[in-house]
Amino acid sequence: MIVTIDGVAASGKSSVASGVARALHVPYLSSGLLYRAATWAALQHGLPLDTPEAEGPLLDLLHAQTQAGTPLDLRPLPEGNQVWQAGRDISEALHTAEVDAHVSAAAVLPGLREWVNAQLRALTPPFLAEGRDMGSTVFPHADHKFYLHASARVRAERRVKERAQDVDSVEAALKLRDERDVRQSAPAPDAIHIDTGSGTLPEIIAQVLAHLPAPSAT
Ligand SMILES: Nc1ncnc2c1ncn2[C@@H]1O[C@H](COP(=O)(O)OP(=O)(O)OP(=O)(O)O)[C@@H](O)[C@H]1O
Ligand SMILES: Nc1ccn([C@@H]2O[C@H](COP(=O)(O)O)[C@@H](O)[C@H]2O)c(=O)n1
Repeated sequence: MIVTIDGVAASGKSSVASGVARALHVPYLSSGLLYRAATWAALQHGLPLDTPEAEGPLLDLLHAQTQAGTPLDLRPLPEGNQVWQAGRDISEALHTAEVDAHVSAAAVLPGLREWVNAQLRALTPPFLAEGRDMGSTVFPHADHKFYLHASARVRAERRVKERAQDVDSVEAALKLRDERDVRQSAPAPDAIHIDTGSGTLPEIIAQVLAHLPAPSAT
């Protein structure tokens, strides 16, 4: 079984995916973390990301890291996805305002989208996949699809509890990221839409689970 959970930035995708995945006893995959990891790697190496010409050097870097035996390695652990590189957990460095500000530019590069999608499609179901285009593009034949949304204000108020930033600037940054991501963020036509602003996290997880087959006893 494949379940996709897409939605706008900070709509609760990874929190909901994590809760649902635990209840179903299956892993969940954060596609956004792979886009973030590639962006982080580019920033580390001083590669520009804001032009179509950025694609070649970025793909070369990712390829070189793989060849050197130090690829960006997504680990879909039940307690949360991590990315490791060269024996180091780099996950914390991926959720910064700097990566947030550049990731949308990287994510429009077609070669990077192929790099991410190939890694996800190589995995064997059952799993949940969360991101923007999991249900529309990457796994169009998924068994169940969800699309999460909430007002920018609600999302910003939640995010400031995780980061030392003011709510107005977080809201502005979220709106900007939504605009930049709009191309790959169209919901799959068969996705069930859920407003995560309308309930607590356990309530939203229960709402998703209500649409899914009961978890196996194991
Ligand atoms: N229904 C909810 N009620 C209250 N808080 C929530 C709810 N859903 C998510 N949150 C909180 O909102 C914040 C953002 O959630 P999360 O990181 O899961 O979103 P995301 O869509 O994966 O974000 P991003 O797009 O930036 O990766 C977290 O602090 C999470 O605990
Ligand atoms: N399927 C996806 C997932 C993510 N992106 C891009 O990555 C950014 C970070 O994703 P989060 O889920 O952590 O918010 C996001 O802003 C997109 O630019 C994507 O394009 N497709």
